[in-house]
Amino acid sequence: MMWRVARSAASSLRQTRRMSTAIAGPSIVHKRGADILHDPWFNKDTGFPLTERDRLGLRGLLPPRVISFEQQYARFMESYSSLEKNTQGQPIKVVSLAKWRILNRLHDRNETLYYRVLMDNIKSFAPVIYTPTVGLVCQNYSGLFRRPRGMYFSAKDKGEMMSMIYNWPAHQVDMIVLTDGSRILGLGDLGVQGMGIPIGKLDMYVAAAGINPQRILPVMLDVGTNNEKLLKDRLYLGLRQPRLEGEEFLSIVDEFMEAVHARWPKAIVQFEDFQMKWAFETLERYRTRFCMFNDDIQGTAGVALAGLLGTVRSQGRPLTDFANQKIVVVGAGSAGLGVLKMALQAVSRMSGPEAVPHFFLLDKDGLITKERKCIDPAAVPFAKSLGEIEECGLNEGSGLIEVVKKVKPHVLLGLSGVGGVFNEEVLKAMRESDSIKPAIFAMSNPTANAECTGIDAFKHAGENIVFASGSPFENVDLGNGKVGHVNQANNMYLFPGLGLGSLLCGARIITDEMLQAAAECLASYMTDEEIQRGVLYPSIDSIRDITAEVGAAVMRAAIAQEVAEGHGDVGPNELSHMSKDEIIQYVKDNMWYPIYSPLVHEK
Ligand SMILES: NC(=O)C1=CN([C@@H]2O[C@H](COP(=O)(O)OP(=O)(O)OC[C@H]3O[C@@H](n4cnc5c(N)ncnc54)[C@H](O)[C@@H]3O)[C@@H](O)[C@H]2O)C=CC1
Ligand SMILES: CC(=O)C(=O)O
Ligand SMILES: [Mg+2]
Repeated sequence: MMWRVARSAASSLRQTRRMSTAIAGPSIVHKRGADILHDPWFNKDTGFPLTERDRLGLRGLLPPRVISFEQQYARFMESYSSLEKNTQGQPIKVVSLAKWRILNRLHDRNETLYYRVLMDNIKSFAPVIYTPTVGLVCQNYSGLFRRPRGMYFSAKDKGEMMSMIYNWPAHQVDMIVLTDGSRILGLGDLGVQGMGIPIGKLDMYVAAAGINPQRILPVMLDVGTNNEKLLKDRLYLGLRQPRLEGEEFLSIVDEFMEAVHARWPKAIVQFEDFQMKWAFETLERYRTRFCMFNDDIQGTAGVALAGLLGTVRSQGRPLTDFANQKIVVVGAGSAGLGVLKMALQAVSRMSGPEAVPHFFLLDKDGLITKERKCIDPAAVPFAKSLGEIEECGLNEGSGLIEVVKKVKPHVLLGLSGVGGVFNEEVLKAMRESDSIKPAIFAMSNPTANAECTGIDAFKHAGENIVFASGSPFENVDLGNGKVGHVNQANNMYLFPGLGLGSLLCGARIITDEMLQAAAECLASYMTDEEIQRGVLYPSIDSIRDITAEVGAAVMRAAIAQEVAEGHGDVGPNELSHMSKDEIIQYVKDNMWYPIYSPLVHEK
């Protein structure tokens, strides 16, 4: 079959991944000498074999002994362990930033080694390069800035973006993560400093989805900031002006999207951490024209839906019971509304369009009802009528504790960005839940913004709960040898597969069905035995495996909907003839893996 040929071509490309900048002749890399050592993509540090040192002008630029990749790896891990030991007892922020720095330095120097240690130790390193530490990095980004990574497009670049996009040195870009820094995790508007987020998300793409790091592009769209503290900070690296609004803002995003599409028509753009109004508006504006998605709305929705379906199974109920679950969502922003929209679609699919879901939505002003003045259009489908709330003994604007006490929900899900909002009283009220296994999802990031901690959830709501948080917490020792399992409900289980699947089938657009397939795949990944133990999501150690499955599910949905236009030598026809197993294999074969490849041809 044709695709098999393409697959082996892809494998050999992977083996000699550095060939993308090849020139004819004896060496694969066009650079020489110190330029190679200063290029993290080609650099092997002390690992350059003697033949490469000879032929690439490296002789004398390195100490004489050649160190193997394995030795370099062990040496880095030893340094990391020493750092952990030496910083014991120091404030958590100091330790976290020290860990980030040592990893970042390796990233800047030697990408192959960096991505290998990241992949192999993802459980230890994800909290450093992703949430929670990435939040701290963003808060301190201007001070921490040493070397540029990715691209910055600012309001001052209007009219220039089409030429600027060609300043990016790589010929091909597959995956772009774009932010305007306006809602970074639960930390608010961090302006240009939000750049840490696209960088961290794309590191997860490489580690989890095997996207080739030479083909990723983190992007900051700096349209100003409304953060007064940053505007006054003399070190602040972004534009010192209030955020652009309305058409001025949209024209900047439009210009960027056109420029990207002109240079890399098949690149996928992930919108990340845009404030709610622009998150929804840009999604609607671009989703039928470009291959793009909004991770906070859609990725979060997919991961939350998988967890919600898991909670139904944990109660020993069939999935069709989902429509009967009482779900209280705290936070009516891009993430909370995305989750409810997808949950509503699931109810309608499983129980028919007539089914009435039991969703309750709260924001900072309490329960959202139809009587509310200035209700956001996206929240309207979830606003309760007065009749409905009176039936539950509630009033317009009832607060969280009142809602939990009266509704006795099966699930309490937080996407408010407010740390500790699930306080002792709220958690204790969950003991009266109508579920035999009440579920508490404290999904806000970073750690200090989580609605509650794992320890507090098990302590106050009881041992029989299932618990998930957006940032990692340790499992909870319940005494008597029992452990309260802490899940990580984070869109990292979904966006890498959504991007990878879309890329490998050459999706024209990303549809709701592709997202739904991703969520269902994630939900069905867990066994009944795991679910019974309160394990709703896989361990992060298996994130590559789950991402391959999610990617394949996304591809199948794209093929079924005829939005898959093919990738490389694999055309839509070949894609449509692949079996389920062949698609999974195709995905796995196309995942990049960090190894040192020869930089010169053998003579
Ligand atoms: N675990 C995950 O995968 C993800 C987590 N998140 C987290 O979700 C949080 C919210 O993100 P967005 O929805 O994009 O933010 P947003 O700013 O669009 O929405 C926040 C919402 O929370 C509400 N809120 C604020 N204070 C509240 C309170 N005391 N009680 C109830 N509601 C309150 C606001 O009124 C607003 O509706 C952030 O912390 C973010 O890190 C977002 C995406 C993915
Ligand atoms: C995880 C994520 O996307 C967020 O907290 O915004
Ligand atoms: Mg986000």
